[in-house]
Amino acid sequence: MDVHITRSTLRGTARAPPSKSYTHRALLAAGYSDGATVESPLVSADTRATARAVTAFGGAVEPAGADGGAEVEPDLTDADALAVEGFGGRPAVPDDVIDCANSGTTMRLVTAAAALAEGTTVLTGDGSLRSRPQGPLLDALGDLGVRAESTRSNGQAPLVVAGPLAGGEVAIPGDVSSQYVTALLMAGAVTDEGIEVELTTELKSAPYVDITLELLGDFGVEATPVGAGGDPLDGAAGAAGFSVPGGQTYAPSGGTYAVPGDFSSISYLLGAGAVAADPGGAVRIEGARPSAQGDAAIVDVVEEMGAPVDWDREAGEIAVERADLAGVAVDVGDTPDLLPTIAALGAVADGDTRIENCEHVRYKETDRVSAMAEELEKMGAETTEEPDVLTVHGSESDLRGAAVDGRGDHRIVMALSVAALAAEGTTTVRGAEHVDVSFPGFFDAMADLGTDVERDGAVE
Ligand SMILES: O=C(O)C1=C[C@@H](OP(=O)(O)O)[C@@H](O)[C@H](O)C1
Ligand SMILES: C=C(OP(=O)(O)O)C(=O)O
Repeated sequence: MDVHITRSTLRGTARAPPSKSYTHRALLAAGYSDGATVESPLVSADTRATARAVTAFGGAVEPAGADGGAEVEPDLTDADALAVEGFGGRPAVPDDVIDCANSGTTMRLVTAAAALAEGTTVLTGDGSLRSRPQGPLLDALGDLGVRAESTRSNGQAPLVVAGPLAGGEVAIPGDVSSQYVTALLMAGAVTDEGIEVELTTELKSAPYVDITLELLGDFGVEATPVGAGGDPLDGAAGAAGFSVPGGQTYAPSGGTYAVPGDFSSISYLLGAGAVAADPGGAVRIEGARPSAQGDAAIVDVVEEMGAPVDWDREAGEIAVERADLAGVAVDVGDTPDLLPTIAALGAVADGDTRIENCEHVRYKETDRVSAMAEELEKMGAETTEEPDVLTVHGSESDLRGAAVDGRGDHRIVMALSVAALAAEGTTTVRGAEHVDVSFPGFFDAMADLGTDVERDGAVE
């Protein structure tokens, strides 16, 4: 699908969708349990992939209050809550290949879950996912005595995993994906021996492991970050490793778990307000309660660029006003998913925006560093790309509408749509249907705020 966005003035209120990261973990944690209800879940292409995996392991996921009929894949669309029948920490050997579609989180978390099964699981995904790195997780599981292989012997899916996993000590790099650590901690809790993870490099994307630790705590599961001397730490930042005792049981208090709003998704709404809010008003975003999400840092970034932002944390509401933005330097080591948004804002801002520590952002649905540099250049922006720094030269940029490619990547589509709000004329964003991965209602929310957006019906 193509969307055509013309420079617009926005006002009104948008609601943040529920968090993708928390929903994946909650569905799988509920799968590891004897059953739980996940309230206000994100139902999107990626979280459906995790729901399918829970089902493949012998659990079931359906809208809460449904009759528990025999549908193989119940329609979860618009469900306010999902009832998950768990597999009690003992995944069955799936009847078929698990299709993780476009979702890295699903593939990593489900690979470690598959290692618990007494038999063989095969995992695959779309072309993008089959090009992303899985090698460090496969090696770690191999070191723990599990058969974990890439069918092409290149560290990429399709993957073959044959358990069972008993636990033990393992070393893994932390600079490719934090999802490997999350995967080992979630599965480690139900092994016999538990797992001690030693990091062989600094941990990137550390707040995502904090999300995992927070959610595990809410499901009654203990896991601890440890410092270089083996001392327990409060959070994942600066950890030398992690420890999760085995033999634990997943069970959320009261049998339910509620998913908070998604700050990566909020970044586009906040960015849209900062570049296009009506000068006499503001754009308001609901569903923005604080949680462990590192991507809440977007509030500070937008403020530092000069847009007035008022975040009422208790009400979970953010108001943002338009301003003439100025370039900033931002380290995205902890917040890789903010790179596309910050690059788009940098193209609108005056001066240079330097996005540092971004090499791991190249291992996502696409190489987002190159993708943003190249697509923003089509709109007239000047950029400089280094291996781990992207600089957007705002003052040299004269943003104008152009035909740009979303690269089959939801975040590239949404970030380019934000830049389009401030570009002269009309911008066509190709492959816009990919927003379904994390923010299915994105273009409805943008239209409700006053964006001049036309959608072509055809799906590419
Ligand atoms: O665990 C998670 O929910 C995620 C972790 C991050 O990936 P990496 O740890 O691979 O950087 C992030 O980019 C991704 O969108 C979601
Ligand atoms: C990288 C992302 O997700 P995943 O790793 O789950 O594909 C993302 O949502 O930006």
